Amino acid sequence: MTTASASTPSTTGSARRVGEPLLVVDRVGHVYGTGATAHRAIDELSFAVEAGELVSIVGPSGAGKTTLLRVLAGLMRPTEGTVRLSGRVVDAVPPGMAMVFQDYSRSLLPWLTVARNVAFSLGGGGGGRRGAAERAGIVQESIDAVGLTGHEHRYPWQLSGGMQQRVAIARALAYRPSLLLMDEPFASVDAQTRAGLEDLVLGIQERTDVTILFVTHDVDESVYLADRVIVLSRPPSTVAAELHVPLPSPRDQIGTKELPAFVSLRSQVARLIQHGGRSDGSGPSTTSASAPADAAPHLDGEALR
Ligand SMILES: Nc1ncnc2c1ncn2[C@@H]1O[C@H](COP(=O)(O)OP(=O)(O)OP(=O)(O)O)[C@@H](O)[C@H]1O
Repeated sequence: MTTASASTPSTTGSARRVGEPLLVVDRVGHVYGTGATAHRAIDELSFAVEAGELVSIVGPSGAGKTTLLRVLAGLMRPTEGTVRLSGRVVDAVPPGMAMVFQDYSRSLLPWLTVARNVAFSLGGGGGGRRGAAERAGIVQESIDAVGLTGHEHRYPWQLSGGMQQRVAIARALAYRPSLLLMDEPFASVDAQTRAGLEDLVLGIQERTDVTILFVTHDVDESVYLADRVIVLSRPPSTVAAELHVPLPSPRDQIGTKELPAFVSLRSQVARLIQHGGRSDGSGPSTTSASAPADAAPHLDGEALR
């Protein structure tokens, strides 16, 4: 994984089985603390992400989204269950994973230029074995991919918030991750900048086919970006619903959001969150835009698995 600093890759377990999704989250639970102060944040969370998918995760406040991402990133071991990336159990920060955080101002190094911030992710892992010319090429390609050509020698503090977040995305891309985790990456920028960054992510995903797991509080964003939306329940959270997003590509900030399918899905996700993601207790459910919007809180008869 890459964030602000390179880490030592470490995985155990067998290689990915034929047909196994890129990421498998298998009955993952996590309890903070022990004894009287123990707090269960997540409970038996299971889902899978196929290579090339863009999956967004939403849920009520405090549902454990950040806890889940910490576990997926190998920053924290779950107290129950397992996470497998490319068939290997994640028990430390895995290679092939990059993360983009909400707080770009703390994830970029202010004393390094844009190019050097991006190059930073190549300092360890597979990047360490590359020659200088190849590294420079990857850095430039990543900067170009986020539309920052010409800003290579500027410092983060000379850039707008949206541009700084583009640098953070470029750094993650330079690592050439198989899985990109994004933790509310656009929560700190204005609406117009956010829309531009959303389209940037869609464009990158289309061009590179990188698999993206995108955590957001924003219902519109969760639907607009995703192939699939996973809704978490109230804590201790489980997967309350998975909604497939059959919206056409390329997506458009105005046209896509006017589509009846988009409006229906947005309503379903919003209702699920409002109701704490709880269905009738029969477990996780799945639906798509073809399901009636008002069926979302109950999801009767749409059992997922
Ligand atoms: N290090 C910790 N020690 C103890 N409890 C924690 C810790 N980190 C998080 N929690 C608790 O776990 C629960 C889930 O927190 P988490 O930050 O994962 O949720 P979230 O869905 O990301 O929240 P939000 O929607 O507010 O961003 C919360 O009740 C939180 O107080």
